[in-house]
Amino acid sequence: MLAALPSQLQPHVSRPEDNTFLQGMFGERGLHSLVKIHERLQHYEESKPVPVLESATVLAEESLLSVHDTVAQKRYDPELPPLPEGVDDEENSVKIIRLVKNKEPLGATIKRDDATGAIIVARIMRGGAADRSGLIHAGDELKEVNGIPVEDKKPEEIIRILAQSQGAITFKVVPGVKDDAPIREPKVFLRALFDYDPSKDNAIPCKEAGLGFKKGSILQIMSQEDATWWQAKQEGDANPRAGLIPSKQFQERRFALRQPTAGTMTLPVQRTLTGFRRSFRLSRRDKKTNKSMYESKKSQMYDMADVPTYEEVTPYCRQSGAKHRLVVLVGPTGVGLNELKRKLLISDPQHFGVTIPHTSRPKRNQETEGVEYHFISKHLFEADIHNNKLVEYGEYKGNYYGTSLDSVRSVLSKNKVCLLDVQPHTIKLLRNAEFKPFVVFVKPPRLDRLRETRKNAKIIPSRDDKGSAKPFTEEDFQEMLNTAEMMETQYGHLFEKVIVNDDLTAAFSELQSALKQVETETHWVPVSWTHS
Ligand SMILES: Nc1ncnc2c1ncn2[C@@H]1O[C@H](COP(=O)(O)OP(=O)(O)OP(=O)(O)O)[C@@H](O)[C@H]1O
Repeated sequence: MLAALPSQLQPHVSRPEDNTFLQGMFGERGLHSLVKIHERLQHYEESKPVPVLESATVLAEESLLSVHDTVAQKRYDPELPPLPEGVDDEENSVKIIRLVKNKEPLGATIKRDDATGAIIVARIMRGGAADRSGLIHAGDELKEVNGIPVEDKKPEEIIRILAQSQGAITFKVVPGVKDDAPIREPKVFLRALFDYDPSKDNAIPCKEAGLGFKKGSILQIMSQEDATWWQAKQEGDANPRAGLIPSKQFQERRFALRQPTAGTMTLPVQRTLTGFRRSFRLSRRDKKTNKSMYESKKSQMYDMADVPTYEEVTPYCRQSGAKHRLVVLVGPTGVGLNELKRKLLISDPQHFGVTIPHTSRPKRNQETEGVEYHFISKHLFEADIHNNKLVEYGEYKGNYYGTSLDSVRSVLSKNKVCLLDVQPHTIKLLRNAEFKPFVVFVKPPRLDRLRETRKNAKIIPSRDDKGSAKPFTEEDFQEMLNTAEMMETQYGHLFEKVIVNDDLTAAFSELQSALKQVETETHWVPVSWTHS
């Protein structure tokens, strides 16, 4: 039919060239082959063939890939027209940049220069598409996007144009003044001490460019060039693009503005007795009678240094044979600190140890010096208080009781893990390179679970010298929950591990494995603890 077509068409063709063209086209072998393929394909479409070989799918994929490779190696770049003749020097400084945009944002922010009205690239997010291209820099003046002049446009309008663009975007920019050698900042890692959600932050220049994080997150700081907005990544995140986070100074400033009455919210400090055995931890509950004695001398108002923002951290792994980190347990009265401590001690008495407290009370007959207590005179005790030798101390019925720093050192120097339960305000005193405290907050479960789990549990109620244990009351539960909440609000940033003591066995094994990790694995500690 193809061979016959030219002669059939001849009566309709007037010019001889057209006739030659038609004959050439219909006689072309390639066309004949195509028609044959088409016929075969139609045949197969009707007969619905099944693959002959099992490997047919693989073969088809391989041949498609090889076709793709052949095609992809060819150059398809458009031939750019030559630069127009006679452009003046001004024009020469304009740069045309083409970036291909996929789903990820460009990673750049823009602003309007108040003085000149020009649209300027405000910052380039480290590791983002714009940064990786190496073509756009902070300070560049944006002239056009996809041929649309931006001079009379608001930044929001330009952002809209960019957001709607897909594929290649062409920018016309006037390069800004470059600082030549960019200084490579050292790797800085910070632990976030607060929760941050950029979508709720009205101060951030671009919410989409923000990096959200939770208290305790480790952030790698990519740039601190801007005093207000740093650029950071979540540590270990494979995505190279940095996000904006409030700088330390900025966060401190606005925290101070936001919390003019921070002091009124804080937990009352009781110089009560802690970390001791039950025999005299009794006095700890005796808040009413001893209230004035236990009052803190120190103001609990926030000073600037206390504002929880960020803390510089560094990876740390305890060398075998090196001293253990001090394990500090905190939690509201009755939550189960002693129960957990006791279980740890029983589980491995060679490995765990507790401090022996000091007292100025006279030794009783059945007691031995250095077993129940270190018995010292009132005078000596007062000298120790004066010389800041005590972690915590209190007075009960005219006698002092307390834990000395040396008693902690003594346990640690035996290469044991020292378990210490303290009031949360004491953590600050212990947070240093010597003790490297690992602070565990033990928290009560919900009220219904408290009632359920503590059905048969007993506490030693307040103002009960005999130490006779009584069941928990609703009031005890409520107080436990309230105190836990206040502790978390005020000191949460100091807790490295939070354990809910719901089911005791589960809480215990969670604590055990957390301690194991701290002993054997690399983790983050404040940089200041690793400086010798
Ligand atoms: N998860 C739990 N389930 C049931 N009972 C528990 C649980 N944890 C602790 N208990 C019980 O609660 C009581 C109080 O616990 P514990 O004495 O350890 O509290 P504490 O935090 O040390 O209190 P305090 O600080 O006042 O000494 C004990 O009878 C203990 O056995």
